[in-house]
Parts: sequence; C-alpha cells; structure tokens
Amino acid sequence: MESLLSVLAYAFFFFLVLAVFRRICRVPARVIPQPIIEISDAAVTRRALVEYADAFSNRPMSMFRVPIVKGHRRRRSDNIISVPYGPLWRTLRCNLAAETIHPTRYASYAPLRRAAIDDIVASVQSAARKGRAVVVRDGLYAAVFSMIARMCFGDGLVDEADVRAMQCEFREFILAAVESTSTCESKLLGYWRRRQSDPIALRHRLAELFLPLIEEARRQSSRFCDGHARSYVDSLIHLRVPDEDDDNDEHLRRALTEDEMVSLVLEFLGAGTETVVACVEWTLAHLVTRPEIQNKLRREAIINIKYDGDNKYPSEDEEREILHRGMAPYLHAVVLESLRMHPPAPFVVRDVRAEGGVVGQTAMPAGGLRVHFVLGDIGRDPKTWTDPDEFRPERFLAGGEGEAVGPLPGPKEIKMMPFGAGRRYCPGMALGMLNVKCLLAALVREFEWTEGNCGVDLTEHDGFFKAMKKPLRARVTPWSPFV
Ligand code: HEM
Repeated sequence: MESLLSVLAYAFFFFLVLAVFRRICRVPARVIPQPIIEISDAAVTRRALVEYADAFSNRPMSMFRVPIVKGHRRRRSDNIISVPYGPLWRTLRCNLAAETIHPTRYASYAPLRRAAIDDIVASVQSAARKGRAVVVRDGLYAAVFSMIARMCFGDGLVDEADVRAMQCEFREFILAAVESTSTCESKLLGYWRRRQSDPIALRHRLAELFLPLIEEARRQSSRFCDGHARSYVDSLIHLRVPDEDDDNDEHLRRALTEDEMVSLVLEFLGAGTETVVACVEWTLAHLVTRPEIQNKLRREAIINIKYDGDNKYPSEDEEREILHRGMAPYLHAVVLESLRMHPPAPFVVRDVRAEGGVVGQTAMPAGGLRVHFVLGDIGRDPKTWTDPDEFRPERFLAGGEGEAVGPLPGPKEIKMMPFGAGRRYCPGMALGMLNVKCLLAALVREFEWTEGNCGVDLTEHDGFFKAMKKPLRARVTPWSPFV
C-alpha cells in the first residue's frame, strides 16, 4: 500500500513538473513578427515621419508583447493608438481633440485640476509633518489619476471608492501588460509573474469596473449636455464611427463596441496619468539637486502667477497664460528641459508596410518593419545640444540654443519630440503640458525640496513609460519667505 502511494506521489510530482515545464517552454503568442530597427538620428526621423508620412502613419497592431484582446473580438477593440490610419482613426482622434481635450474645455476642468493640486499638496504635507523623506510618486499618481478618471467618466458619476478601485487595478494592468512580458527577465520569473497578473484577466477586471459606469453615464447622458463639463465617456456614447473604409456614408456609421469603449478608456487613463506623473517626478528630481534652479522657479511661481486671491491655484485666465510661455517663461523652460532629457514615452513606434515594398530608396522586408524612433537619443544629440546631459533650462530662454524649440517639432527640423511627430503626434500635448506646469508650480510654491539621505538616482526604468527606476525620495519643508 505504502509503495503504491509513493508511486502515485512520484507520478503526480512528475506530471506537475512536466506541466510547469511545458508552460514555461511554450512560445507565447507574440505580436512582433517583424524585424525592429531603432533610429536615433533627428534628420532621418524627420524625413521618415514628415516626408514619408504615408508609409509612417501606422503603429503595430499591439504595442505590447502579448495580445490583450484575442480572437474575433480583436477587430473591434481598437483605440486611437492602435487603430490604423484612416477614417476610424480620424473620427476617434477628432472626437478626443474636439470634445474633451480642446483648450476651450480647460476652464470646465479647472475644478478637477484644483482638487488634484489640493490632494498632492495635502499628501506631501502629511508626509513632511512626520519628518520622513517624501516619496512623491504615490501621492502624485493618486491625485492625477483621480483628475483624469473624473474627466473620463464625469465628476458626478464616479466617487472616491470607484476611483480607488480603478487606480489599483489599472496600475497592476500597466505593470502586467507592459513590464512582466519584458524579454530581459528569466523565463521562470516571467512565468511566475504572468501567473500572478495576467494582463487579459486584469483587462477583464477593469472592464467589469468600467462597463457599469459607462451604462450609468448612458442613462444620465442628457445631464452632461446641460452646462456641465462633458465627460469623455459621454462623448464616446454619442459618437458614431465609420463601419468600413468610407467615412462619408452616414448609413455605414455605427456605435462603438464595448471592447472599443474599454480600450479607449484605458488609453485615456494611461496617456493622461503615466506621462504627467513621470514628467513631474523627473523635474522634481532635477530641482532637488539644483537648488538655484528651484529658487528661480519658485520666485517666478510666486511673483508672476498671482493666483486667485488667497488661493493656491492660478485663475482660469492665468491657466491660459501658463499654457503658453507668456506668464511663466521659466516654468515653460524647466518643463521643456525635463521633457528633452526624459521623454516619458521612450519611443515613437511605427509599423511600416509600404505598398510595392519600397520607402524612398529602401526596400522593405516582406513582413514589413517595426521602427522605433528613440526620443531620449534625439533630445540628447550632442550635434544639436551643448552639454546635452546637463539639466539647463536656460537653453530654452531668449537667446538660448533652444529659444525657438517647442514641445512639438516644426515641419523643417526636429531637435526634440517628446510628444512625437508626423500625423500621429500626441493630441494631448497642451493638456499634458498644462497639468505638468500647474502641479509643478504648486509643489515648488508650497515646499522646499532637498536631497534625502539616499541622494537622487537618475537611472531610467527600462519600460513602456520612462519613469525613474528608483522613485524620488526627497526631504521636504513647507516653504516660507521668512525662514
Ligand atoms: C506629458 C504628457 C504627455 C506626453 C509626454 C505624451 C507623449 C506622447 C507620445 C510620444 C505619443 C506618440 C506620438 C507619435 O507616435 O508620434 C503620444 C500619443 C498619444 N497621446 Fe500623448 N502624451 C502626453 C499626454 C497625453 C494626454 C494628456 C492625452 C489624452 C488624455 C494623450 C493622448 C494620446 C493619444 C490618444 C495618442 C495617440 C495619437 C494618435 O495615434 O493619433 N497624451 N503621446
């Protein structure tokens, strides 16, 4: 009896090991069938994205290494980032740009921006009061996510609990979809992590959070047309998109599928949060090590931006001014310098499948080509920038080498492109800049930032978004003119 039991135990153990081994060795369904080339040269980048825009206007079907939506649903689950250049892309992009993130809408979202400023100031204050080094990323993430989620679903529609639940799942989703499939890690570690957080299951859990809110937004839809800030989801509910490749035929227009809604909401939350948080954190990291730049910025934030009475927020008129260089040129220069050195999205990615297989003089491989334009290298090109690894915002002020350079490159020359270039450049550029500037101005105006015991490590995390590898830990004291 005993020997039978041990035979059974050995057999069970053998099959268990075999099952694990087969799962580890199975080649995952990759979405990168093509060769990848990396381009770091600004002139080549401009030629490709501007002169050969027809060939360089699509991204790969999935930006991740594993497909997030599989099977027949894949066709109807695109968002703006993934959809091929054409009528559907045009409709989705125009809707976002005109209905939600157009500068004329900023005033209606000002209360959300103010709430985000209050949240982050309160979170830093409470950590500072305890005398601890402040890890700014977590509080910042929560504040920005809450603002973007409320823009997305409508302020009255989501409560604190909804936002917290979404944020929790969302961060896990980003890590799972983007990071755990990294080719750098060992297969065993990758297997273990995939078991822990499967991106498909996480997307499903997020969909379960989003869809009831979308349904509720559908029911309340008329409320938002009535002078309230219109949410992104509300605009999506009413949007009719071309069914086939003809955007003129009204009869072929249809409502968005649930999968498309979920993908578009995920894109809005990710694009609006991850990039802004990364940029504010990088900028603070440099300000911590360069007190003279921090003081200059604080002086400008206090003197130039008068703020609304006793409030710590800029007024709506001031927000409009802040968006451009006018009222706060140094703040503008500091943010540009941060984006030049640490573009939050490390690559602009294109899927090139040219008709006839030729782009310019170059023959394309049969399955096409995936091209990564490396934004960090372009922004730090020593042919363009003096001492490119030095944080020097002055280069963007009058008389500096970057005086004429803005967040988006002009058609003639690219010196940096943190928001991309060509037809698929970032439509959220102005909103992203405004959010970064308002948060940064408040954080520098309210606090003095100095190095914590561990110093500041400027190593970049090698992921889909280029955050700091080690979150910034800084010593923070409330700023007072009398100290
Ligand atoms: C500091 C903030 C931001 C940075 C640095 C940033 C950066 C980028 C970059 C590099 C791209 C790729 C461009 C290309 O392929 O040429 C992109 C695309 C995109 N971004 Fe942003 N972004 C930011 C904020 C936002 C915001 C706030 C939104 C919207 C809420 C947004 C929505 C999008 C969308 C929808 C695309 C795809 C555009 C298309 O394919 O047509 N981004 N962004």
